[in-house]
This record gives sequence, structure tokens and C-alpha cells, in this order.
Amino acid sequence: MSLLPVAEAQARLFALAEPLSAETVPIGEAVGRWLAQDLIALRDQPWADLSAMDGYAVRAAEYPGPWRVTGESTAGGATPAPISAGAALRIFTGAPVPPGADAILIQENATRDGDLLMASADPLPVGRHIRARASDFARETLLLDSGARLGAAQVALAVLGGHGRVAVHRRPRLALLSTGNELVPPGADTPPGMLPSSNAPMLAALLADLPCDVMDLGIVSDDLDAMTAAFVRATQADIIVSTGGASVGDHDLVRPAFAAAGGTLDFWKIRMRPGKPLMAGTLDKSLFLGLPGNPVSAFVTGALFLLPLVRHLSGAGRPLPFLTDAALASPLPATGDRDDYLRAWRGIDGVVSVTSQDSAATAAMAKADCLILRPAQSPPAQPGDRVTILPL
Ligand SMILES: Nc1nc2c(c(=O)[nH]1)N[C@H]1C(S)=C(S)[C@@H](COP(=O)(O)OP(=O)(O)OC[C@H]3O[C@@H](n4cnc5c(N)ncnc54)[C@H](O)[C@@H]3O)O[C@H]1N2
Ligand code: MOO
Repeated sequence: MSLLPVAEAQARLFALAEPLSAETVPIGEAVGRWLAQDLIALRDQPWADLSAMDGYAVRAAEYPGPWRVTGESTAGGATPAPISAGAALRIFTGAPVPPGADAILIQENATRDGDLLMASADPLPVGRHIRARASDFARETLLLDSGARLGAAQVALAVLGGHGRVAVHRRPRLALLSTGNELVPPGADTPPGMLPSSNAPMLAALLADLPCDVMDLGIVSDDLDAMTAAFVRATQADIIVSTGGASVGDHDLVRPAFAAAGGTLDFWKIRMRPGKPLMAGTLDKSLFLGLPGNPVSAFVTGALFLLPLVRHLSGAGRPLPFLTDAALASPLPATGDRDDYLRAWRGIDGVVSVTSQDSAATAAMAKADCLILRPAQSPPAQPGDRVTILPL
């Protein structure tokens, strides 16, 4: 099997399954999820011409007064009657502007003596401090596209648009399997030959910002029957993720165990460093991602494949990682026959690759806040050269 380019592998992964079904939930439960339908405004915002300030509603042409104050308009109060020539209305922020008035004189610029009102500063243009009806958005406007993510700003927009419930895609369920005879749970004793299993907690942490439910199915030994049984158990999830056992060694049993459980592999081996042994396929109704065991390889393939897959199943309009560019602060060597995903950090002078790019170098990885993407066969790069980065 030749090595698959990353973009092609991502496209094939997405092609393995449609986004999950939609459900209509209270807006609070939709936070961080992706809309399954376009969201249309059910109301005008603002609902009327409203005052943006505390002061007086007047006719600008009558500046600087005097006016006679004939009543008041408050937010949530009765709709005010039209004002006549020479009249002003006491008004508060968010209150409807009476018909006939076309500007708000803020109270700091007014002097008042009983019902008598005078302007004491600056001219008053028409429309001053008035938020016109529907100037934010009008009823029937498209507020958010299907596939948009509901962050804090989008929640505000949806609620003001009149929506208490919204249609979003179901939260994906994930099952994590950590394969390897050498693994013990986090915090357990590590006699010679054993090491703490960090991949599942690391992946759970990587997924923590996404709306999904993660089940850690624990450590599975390098035994065909045990691993096959673990895959069958994991089919309760929408996405099965294994780490380790993905390469070509005699104890790398993920592929045979996946096949024995009834799985169909779609691809294996990607043209990337780290992460080459990544594989993906389907098992019953579940999608399967087999990540390499090396912690750095699992981290990078998690960022490039697992997170995008969760976003894809969740209905994200743009499931792939956000890429940008930055200047290099230190030189980089030429790349080889795979695309490099270098762990790096952003300093004041530009981006710097961490000291070790080894697939097992977790201390160096923990200093990174971005990945530098360098295509296969790139020449050496110099300080000042611009490179593509993926912020972490
Ligand atoms: N002859 C070849 N050998 C290897 C190749 C190859 O092409 N030909 N590829 C190498 C590459 S690239 C990678 S990446 C690794 C991936 O190997 P596996 O996915 O089979 O992973 P393991 O062998 O099971 O483990 C690798 C390494 O990671 C440690 N590990 C595993 N799981 C965990 C965990 N949950 N937490 C922490 N550390 C973990 C494991 O102990 C090993 O040290 O294969 C190369 N070999
Ligand atoms: O591709 Mo492996 O992931 O280099 O270490």
C-alpha cells in the first residue's frame, strides 16, 4: 500500500459516514454544537425604533429647544403616543421612540426646569442615539447557516431571533481502546517493562472542547481474541478509536483483530510524519480510527483526523483544522518523503520548532502551541520564511 496524502485520507474518512441525525434541544444544550438547519429570525431586532441612551426623545429640527416634557417611555412599558411640535418625551435606554421624534438628547446634554427642557451642548443630528427597528436583523432573515457552530455569540443571536430550542446534530459517542501489553493505568506502579498509558487521557483532553461523549474502554492486551472482543464491545460507539498496534510488528494486532470483529478497513498508512501507521474503516455502524501508539503520533493524528471526524459527524460546515501562516524564527531542515507536522511554539520573533521532533518526545510536545506543516520534499527553510501553521 502506498502512502496516502493527508487531505485525501481526510476526505475518505468523511466519506465513510454522514453527519449524525438531528435533534431539537433547548438552546442551553446546543452550546458548542452545529446547527442541523438554517436558523431564520422569528422577529425583528430591535422590535421598534429604540433609544440607545437615557435622555429625551425630541425632533432634531427643534434643537436646542425649549421643549415641554409630556411623559415618558420605558423599556417594557406601553408604546408611547406620537409627540407633537415642541414636545419631548423622557426616555430610557431600550425604550421605544415615540412617532414624531427623530433624535435622543442625552440627559448629560440637557437642562431641565420642571417640564421645560433645553439642550446644553453639541448639535443634534437626525437619528442620533436611535436604533432603528430591524437594524440588527429583520424577521425572516437568515441568522445562521446549517453547519454553523453555536458559540456564545451565536447563542445570543439565536435567542434574540426568537428561538428557545434549535435543531443540532446528535453528540457523537466515542470509545477509546489503548492497546499494548506494556501499559498500566495512569498513576499505577510501573515495574520494569511497563509504562503509564497516556494516550486515552490525552485524547479525552483533546476532545474536551467538542460536544461528544467519551468512553474509555481501558487497556487491551496484545492478544487477538481480547482485542477482537474489545472491538465488538466498542460498537456501541459512533467512533471507535484505538491507539498502538497499528504498525507492522508481530504484536501489532489491531488490523487482524479489527478484521476478525467484522470490520472493513478503508485506508492504512498516511504520507505524514508523525502518524504514518494511521488507519480507518467501518465496523457495523461505527467508524474506526486506528491511531499509532507513540504519544506524539497519537496527538498529531488526533488533531488532524479524530477532531475533524467528530466535527464532521456533528454536522460542522468546516470540520478541518484552521490553518494560518507565520514567519519562522529559526531554520528548518529539508523534509523527506512524508509531510512533516512539526511541534512548534510561537514567540515574539516568529515560530520555533521544539527541540525534539521524535514521535515519543512528550516533554518537547508539551512546549508546543502549534504545528508547522511542511510538505514532503520541501527544501530547507530560513528565518523569516513564511510557513503554514495549525494552532493547537
Ligand atoms: N519496521 C517498522 N517499524 C515501525 C514502523 C514502520 O513503518 N516499520 N513505523 C513506526 C512508526 S512511524 C510508528 S508511529 C510506530 C507506531 O507503532 P504502533 O502504532 O504499532 O504502536 P506500538 O508499537 O503499540 O507503540 C509504539 C510506542 O508507543 C508506546 N505506546 C503505545 N500505546 C501507548 C499508550 N496508550 N500510552 C503511552 N505510550 C504508548 C509504546 O509503548 C511504544 O513505545 O511504529 C514504528 N515502527
Ligand atoms: O509516523 Mo511515526 O508516527 O513517525 O512515529
